[in-house]
Amino acid sequence: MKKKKGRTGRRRTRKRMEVSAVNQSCDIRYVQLRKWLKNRGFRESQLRAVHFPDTGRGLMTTHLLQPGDLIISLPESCLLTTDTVLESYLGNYIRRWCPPVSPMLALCTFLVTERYAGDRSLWKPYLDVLPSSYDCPVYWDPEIVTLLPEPVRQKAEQQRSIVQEFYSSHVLFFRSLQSLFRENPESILSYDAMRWAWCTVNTRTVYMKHAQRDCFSSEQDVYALAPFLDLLNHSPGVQVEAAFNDEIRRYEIRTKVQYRKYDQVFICYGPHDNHRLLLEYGFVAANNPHQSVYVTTGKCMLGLDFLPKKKTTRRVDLIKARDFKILKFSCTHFPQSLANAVKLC
Ligand SMILES: C[S@@+](CC[C@H](N)C(=O)[O-])C[C@H]1O[C@@H](n2cnc3c(N)ncnc32)[C@H](O)[C@@H]1O
Repeated sequence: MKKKKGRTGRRRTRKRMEVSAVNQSCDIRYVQLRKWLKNRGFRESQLRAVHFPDTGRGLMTTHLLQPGDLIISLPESCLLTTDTVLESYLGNYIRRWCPPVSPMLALCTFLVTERYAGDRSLWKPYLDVLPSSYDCPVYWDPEIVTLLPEPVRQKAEQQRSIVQEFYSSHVLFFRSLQSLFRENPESILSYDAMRWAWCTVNTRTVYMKHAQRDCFSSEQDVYALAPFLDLLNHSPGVQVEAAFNDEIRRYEIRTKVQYRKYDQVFICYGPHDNHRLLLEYGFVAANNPHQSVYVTTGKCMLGLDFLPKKKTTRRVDLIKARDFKILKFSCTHFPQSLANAVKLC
């Protein structure tokens, strides 16, 4: 039997983890980012960008944080939203375009054109620390996607089609931006560039609801890119309070759990199972309490055949009535009798 570690053992392990985490805050890109944030009203924070061995880049606290403490407070001027896009050189193009573009398209187009602007971009310090590619299935080789188990494979393929369609259905809008560039706009707003922007918005935005505007389609406008704050990684076990504070016009996050000095600080992206985390964010979480089991209806029906009829008739009727193709069970509530029966099928 594996021997349990004592307090000293645990402390040594923690020390080893700390040693292998690499502080990146002296890297010129983070120095520039902090300077840029400060110029936009962000006050010095106790968070530092660090590369952690288990989660990759994240934020570490240099102070003890108690439940209720503010983790970060980012002024509105640091947030990149559709307001930013409408106030930019893209604003008039968007207002004139018919049918109206979606908030997602506006943000993605802005990200790509700003990245193309390089040193001329007001958002350069932020763009410089964004990942150059992502681990979501839309970046994977199609052969790798085919290796995924059934329900998640279908969703991964759906994601690839969504991004493909997102790009190809807006080529005319990209062409309408010709007067902004010397080159052909399609070479700048290419499929690869839009895929990068789509993943940037999908994996990094915080929820911030904006009023519906006539220049945008009816899709909800709920995105805000939040520089530096978006370096916070996900842990399914933590709780935070996160929202845009309308009174002081800042996006604030408070922790509901304690962090010791030099701990990595986490937020929770939502009660997502590992399928969803893989599809939407390109990673899976260890010890995820929201983990689920997916069973095709056919297999589940076969499994139910092994169980006493009295117990299962209502469930079978429900499955048939709703025409479910795949059933999702939370791991903690997956009935053991059904698990055994499905194993037999
Ligand atoms: C909002 S960003 C967080 C910062 C990100 N790690 C970075 O370097 O920019 C979300 C992305 O971080 C990564 N991530 C977040 N939580 C993670 C975790 N617990 N383990 C591994 N990767 C994680 C995933 O790639 C995810 O798409």
